[in-house]
Amino acid sequence: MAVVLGPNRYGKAEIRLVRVVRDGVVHHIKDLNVRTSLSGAMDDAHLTGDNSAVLPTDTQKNVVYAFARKHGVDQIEDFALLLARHHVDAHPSIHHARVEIEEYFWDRVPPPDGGDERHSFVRSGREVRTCVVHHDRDGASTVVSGLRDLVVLNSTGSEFHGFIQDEYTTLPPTRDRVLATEVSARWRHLPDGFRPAAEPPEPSGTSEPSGTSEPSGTSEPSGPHESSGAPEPSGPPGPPVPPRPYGFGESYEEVRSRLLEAFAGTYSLSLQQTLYAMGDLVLRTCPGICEVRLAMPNRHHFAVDLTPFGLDNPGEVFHAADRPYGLIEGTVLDDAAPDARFAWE
Ligand SMILES: O=c1[nH]c(=O)c2[nH]c(=O)[nH]c2[nH]1
Repeated sequence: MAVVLGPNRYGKAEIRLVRVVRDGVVHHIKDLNVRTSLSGAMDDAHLTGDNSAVLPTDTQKNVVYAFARKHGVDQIEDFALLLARHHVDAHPSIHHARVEIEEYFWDRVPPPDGGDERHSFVRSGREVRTCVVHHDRDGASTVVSGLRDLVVLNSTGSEFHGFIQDEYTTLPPTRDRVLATEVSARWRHLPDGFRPAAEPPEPSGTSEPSGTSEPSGTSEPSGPHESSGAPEPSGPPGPPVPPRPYGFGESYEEVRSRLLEAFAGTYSLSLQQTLYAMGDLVLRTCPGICEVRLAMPNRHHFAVDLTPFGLDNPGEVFHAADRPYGLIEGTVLDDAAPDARFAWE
C-alpha cells in the first residue's frame, strides 16, 4: 500500500464581519459570516512541515476585515469574488480559492422621538442569504448564490395520496393538508454572468419580498423592478436607454420572489411537485441562472384528534411536529447548462 496526500484545503471559518456605513446620522449595516478555503502547492506543508507555501488562516481573516474597509461590502457575491481573486493573484502557491458568505438581515427600528437619526436595528425574521464563490488560477470563477431558513406554509391547496401502500403503511391519504417547509435553495449563475438587459424578467406582480433590509449605502440600485431598460414601443427616438441595472442584489430578490410565487401558486400533490415548480419558475424567469438545487424539509402539521373532548376539528387545530421530518431534495437545471466544474464543492 502506498499512502498519499489526497485533496486538501485550508482556511478560516466563521469570520464574523459587521460593516457599518455612516451616512451622516443614517447608518447602514452589513452582517456577514465569511469562510475562506485555499488550496494549491501544499504537499510540503503536509509531508515535511515546510510552511513556505502557506498563507496563514490568520492572514486570510485579516484580509476580510481590511478589504471590508478598503472596498466596502455591497453584494456578498462581489465581495467573495474580490477576496477569492486576491488570494489566487497575490500568492503563486495558492492555486484555488473558495469563499463562502452568509448574510444576516437587519430591519430598522425608527427613532422613538421621530428624529432623523437612524442607527437602531432589529435582527430581521427574514431568511439567511448565502453564496459560494470559487476562483481558480486558470482564470475561471464560479458563483452559486442561495438562501436558507425561508419558512413558508400553505394552509390548504395541498394533497398527498396515490403513494405506495404496503404492509408497513399507516399514513392516510389526504385531499387537504397544511404544507409547510423551510426552503434551502442554491442557484448557479452562468459563468458569463447575467443575460443582456434586452431580456429582463417579466414583472411578477405578486409575491414581492417583504423584507426591508437596506443596501449598504454603496452603488447597487435597490430593486429588480425599479427601472427598465426595455425600449419604448413607439414614438420618436429619444436618448439611448441605459442598460437595465441587474446585479447580484436584483438577481437575489428576483429568485426569492419566484420561489415564493411558485410555492404559493402551485396546487400541490406532493412537496416533490412543489419543489420542481419552484426550480422551474426560477430557471424560466430569472436571468443568468442555469441550475437550482433545493432542499425542503416537510414540516408535518398533524390535525389533532379532538373527539375525546367532544369537539370536531375541520382542519383548524394542528400539532406542528418538528421531528422526524421528510426531507425532499432535488436539482432543476437547464439541460444546456455548461459544466459546473467546482461550483458546488
Ligand atoms: O409531499 C410529500 N412527499 C412525500 O414523499 C411524503 N411522504 C410522506 O410521508 N408524506 C409526504 N409528503
